[in-house]
Amino acid sequence: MNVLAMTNVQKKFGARTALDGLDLKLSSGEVFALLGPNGAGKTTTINLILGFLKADVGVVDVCGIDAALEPLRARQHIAYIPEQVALYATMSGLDNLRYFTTLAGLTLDAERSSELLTEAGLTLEAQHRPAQSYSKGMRQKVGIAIAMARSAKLLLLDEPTSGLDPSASAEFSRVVRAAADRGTAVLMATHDLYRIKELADRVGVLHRGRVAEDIDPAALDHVALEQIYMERLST
Ligand SMILES: Nc1ncnc2c1ncn2[C@@H]1O[C@H](COP(=O)(O)OP(=O)(O)OP(=O)(O)O)[C@@H](O)[C@H]1O
Repeated sequence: MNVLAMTNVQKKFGARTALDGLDLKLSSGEVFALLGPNGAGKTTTINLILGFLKADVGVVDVCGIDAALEPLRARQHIAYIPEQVALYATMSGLDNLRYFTTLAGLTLDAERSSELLTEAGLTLEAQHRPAQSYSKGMRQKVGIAIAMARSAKLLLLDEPTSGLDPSASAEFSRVVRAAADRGTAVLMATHDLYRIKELADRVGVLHRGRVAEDIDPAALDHVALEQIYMERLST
């Protein structure tokens, strides 16, 4: 079964058409990169999956649940990592993880919490520090640990590597790949062609409200990938 199935999705804002017949299917363990320039509809796509927006036409299905009709049930399967993961500033990473997982109805002991954060790449020292001292990459690690604790089937990432230095970005790729290897489906909205090449199993270029290309990045180098992207932008 598809973890995510978007079928003929149309979404307008007034006279502006953001999505125009978008089809997107994602299975367990797959990393899909959604590429598109500013205003292409990436955030709209994510908001539809989360059920924050409803499509004018078409269906958004998450693990067999209609995200527009049952957004709360659909969201139980989803972990969303926004560009800036919001954490309680004065609480440590460890306490943030335990707090957010408690909200999700889970009970994690200190040992398991620390293990999850370590798997997400946060050092033991950092786990005990207040989150206000964290970089963007460290916040994301806590977000990913929360997603793993909840056994989310679908991970949504919005511009995950923008503003990360190359080593944080590589570390992030490693953690996302590990999540995918455990069966999580990953949808990543991004401009980062370099990371895509390393991390994504499939790349879609969002153009005129649809996924215009579905590319296997392994078959292309960065230059060819960039070329396809630029060609799409100019048509
Ligand atoms: N709430 C809204 N009201 C009106 N127009 C909107 C709204 N949300 C999005 N749009 C329009 O829909 C289109 C798609 O926007 P969206 O934010 O999904 O693009 P994006 O690919 O995420 O862009 P960016 O890379 O800048 O974040 C744009 O033309 C945008 O102006």
